[in-house]
Amino acid sequence: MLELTLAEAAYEGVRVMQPARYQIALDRISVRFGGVLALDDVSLEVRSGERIAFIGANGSGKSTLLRVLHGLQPVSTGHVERRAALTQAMLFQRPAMLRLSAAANVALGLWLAGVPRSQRRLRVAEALERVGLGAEAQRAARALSGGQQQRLALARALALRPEQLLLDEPTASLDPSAKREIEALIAALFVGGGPTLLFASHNLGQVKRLATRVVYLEHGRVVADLGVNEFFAEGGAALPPAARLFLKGELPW
Ligand SMILES: Nc1ncnc2c1ncn2[C@@H]1O[C@H](COP(=O)(O)OP(=O)(O)OP(=O)(O)O)[C@@H](O)[C@H]1O
Repeated sequence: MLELTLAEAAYEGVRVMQPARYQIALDRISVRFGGVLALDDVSLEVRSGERIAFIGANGSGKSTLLRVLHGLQPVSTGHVERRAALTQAMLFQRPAMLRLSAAANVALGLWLAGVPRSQRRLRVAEALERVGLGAEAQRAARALSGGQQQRLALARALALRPEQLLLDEPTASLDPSAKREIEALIAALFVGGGPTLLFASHNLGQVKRLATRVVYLEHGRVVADLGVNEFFAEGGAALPPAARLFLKGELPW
């Protein structure tokens, strides 16, 4: 095969494809709902393998930002660039299950994603096993407990084998033991690799345990975007004053 250095290729007039540096890049985006500016001039790059926590007070724009990143929410201004064929799956605070068995709910997600029938059964079984619901496959999804339904939602997401997993406060509505179960399942995804993770959370312990990078939002603006250790170092000494107060619990969540 003919190999050229970049300089040689440029000289020869050959277009050289560079590997994508990011999965998604937001360039100065804003989202407006009527009179509310939910996101205000946000620029952000999501790179492969990162685990980014979005934190901030209620209404600061975390869910809206996740929805923009997932492509569910159009932007009012600015530009969104997305790597071609990026596979994403999103989990919400309260999972929506259809009136079908647990297995059928997972299978439906695969069908919608265009996964061939021949692969669906195995993928469903694998995903349910992974979240500890193998024995519940034929039970009605809506009859499962809140924690089990959230595990089922995680199975539905994982069955898609996403490169990027988005979680919008996935443990917020669960009791403490179900919270721990879900978090442990999520943490287990990253042993030896795992998808890129983008998650909104009000639980700072969870953020420290799961994230590699933390983005702090205030009134729809990104006011801090740091590696997790730097973010929490010395009580948030590197942060703007409001973010420091937030860490101390002195701002409303
Ligand atoms: N569909 C919508 N229509 C109108 N306003 C909206 C809509 N979605 C969000 N907003 C508003 O946009 C702002 C940001 O909301 P968003 O849900 O993104 O914040 P959040 O940080 O996720 O909040 P929380 O922590 O309470 O989940 C809020 O003022 C909210 O009321």
